[in-house]
Amino acid sequence: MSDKLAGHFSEILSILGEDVTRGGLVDTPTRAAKAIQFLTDGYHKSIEEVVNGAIFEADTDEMVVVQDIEYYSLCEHHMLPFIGRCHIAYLPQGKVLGLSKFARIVDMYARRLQIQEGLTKQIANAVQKVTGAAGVGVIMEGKHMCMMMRGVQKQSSSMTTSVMLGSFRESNATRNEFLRLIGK
Ligand SMILES: Nc1nc2c(ncn2[C@@H]2O[C@H](COP(=O)(O)OP(=O)(O)OP(=O)(O)O)[C@@H](O)[C@H]2O)c(=O)[nH]1
Ligand SMILES: [Zn+2]
Repeated sequence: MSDKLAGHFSEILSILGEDVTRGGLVDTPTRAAKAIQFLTDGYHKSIEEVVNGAIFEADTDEMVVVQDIEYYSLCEHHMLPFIGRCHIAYLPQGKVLGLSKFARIVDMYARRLQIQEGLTKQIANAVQKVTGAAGVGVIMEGKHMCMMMRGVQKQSSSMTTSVMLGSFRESNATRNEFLRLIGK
């Protein structure tokens, strides 16, 4: 796959008017191929692989919040980056998820072509599925390069998306506690 991608990147560079034989560009198609494969490697991962069995029995039903998980994704419309932070909360029911796995779940879905709304939902559903929690809340903030570097070229706007499942959807108090804990 890498060689095929590199060939296509070389062709794109030529079409853009570049001399693909000049010194600085000789290895660029190969580097670009590696980079795009890394940025989309979420397609080749599964939730089971990412969680790796790190679900632990724990006698707790109090809210757990993991906040400010940075993410880098690519918008499915322009294949340009959107980047930001993700905050995840859940109400466990006797099972907790290993802390690092929240970031791994975020990365697995972020490293695919996405819209922010869909990314938020996929993360929430995955956390719900692996923890069996009474409720899950996910809030994502993102800045979209397709809106900053091109198009309307607005540098200050950002997008906030949220998905509330179970008790986070049903109870204002639970949702508000989440928002308070992340300082919103
Ligand atoms: N809702 C949502 N929209 C997104 C996201 N990423 C990019 N977009 C938008 O997708 C839309 C695509 O619109 P089109 O009119 O088909 O494409 P375009 O001509 O390149 O649009 P402009 O960006 O307005 O120049 C744009 O409004 C983008 O801002 C996202 O994560 N969520
Ligand atoms: Zn875009």
